[in-house]
Amino acid sequence: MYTLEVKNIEKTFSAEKPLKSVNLNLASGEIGCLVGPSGCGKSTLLRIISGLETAERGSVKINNRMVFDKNINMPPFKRNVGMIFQDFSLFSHMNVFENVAFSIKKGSKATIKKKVYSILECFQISDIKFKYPHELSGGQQQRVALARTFIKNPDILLMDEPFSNLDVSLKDKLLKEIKSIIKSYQTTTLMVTHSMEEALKMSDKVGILKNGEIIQWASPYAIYHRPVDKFTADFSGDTSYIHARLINGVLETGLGKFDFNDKKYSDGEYDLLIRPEDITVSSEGIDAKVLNKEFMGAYTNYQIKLSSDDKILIKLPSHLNFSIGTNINVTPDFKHFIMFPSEKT
Ligand SMILES: Nc1ncnc2c1ncn2[C@@H]1O[C@H](COP(=O)(O)OP(=O)(O)OP(=O)(O)O)[C@@H](O)[C@H]1O
Repeated sequence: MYTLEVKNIEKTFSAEKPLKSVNLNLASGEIGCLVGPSGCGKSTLLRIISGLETAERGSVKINNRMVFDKNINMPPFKRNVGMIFQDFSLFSHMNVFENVAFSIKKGSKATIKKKVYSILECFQISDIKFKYPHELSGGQQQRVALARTFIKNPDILLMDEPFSNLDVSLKDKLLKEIKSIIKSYQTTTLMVTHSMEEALKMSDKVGILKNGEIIQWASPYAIYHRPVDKFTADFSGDTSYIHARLINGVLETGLGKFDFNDKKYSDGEYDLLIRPEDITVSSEGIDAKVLNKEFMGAYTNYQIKLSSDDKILIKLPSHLNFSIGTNINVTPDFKHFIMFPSEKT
């Protein structure tokens, strides 16, 4: 059983149709991330799930309760959805305690105080309870926004780019903290982000939204290692493609010939996906020349050229310090082959 079920959602604005047929599911306690190019409809989908926007077609079920279909359009406040926006939307005239307490409509003053104090403790913001939003850092504001949402015990949590206004060093720390809080509450969460890195770190499921549909909805591992197309492969990390020809169970490439018996692929021309970490340097390997390099600290990005003229981006530990123009030998270390029909044929 799923806590969030989105089926065939369709949405048109006057000039365009960002969502054509969107489907996704999240099981209880799962975190899902939606990624895709700017303007592809990620925020619109979150707004449709929360009830702030209405779709033309499709259905949304939350906690096994239909909140939207052709017969029903439950208002946002009845859906029991927590929503966190990029700007956190805290009330500027209320302090932290009041912001968090605002969501509780029932109970005596003492009960409310106890509840709020307990959640402030959990989010490690007790010491700032009398501060106002303008006195808080981005990270503190985010924690307050989360505390305010979690205190309502929502069935699902929707977050629209919650980390995008935070500086890089804080972002990584907060991402880990927020993930652990969400997991400890077991709150089913759907998040929108521009950053694939955030999506891979944060989620159980990643959805790639393109041309109005989710073209792949899968674990971060599957998105990275088994992308359904080049768009997803490129979106989820660095890629290079080399030409490959499959003939009678043998794959011929600029990196060598390999036995290949995957019935999914018929004989023909392909573009073989190479991730930077698929290649290692070894004296026995294939000839290559360093075309370019970029020192990154722990590792160095090299652009190399094979004798087949294929160019590949590889990532090596930075103590392997090759100069531009050097000839090196490389060996592929494929865990599996991912190929797409060649765009040259
Ligand atoms: N209320 C609206 N009226 C008209 N068009 C809208 C409205 N809301 C969104 N759109 C359009 O729908 C498309 C999808 O917008 P949306 O904000 O959902 O995209 P997004 O993927 O979240 O973008 P970004 O990553 O840039 O935030 C955009 O082209 C946008 O201009």
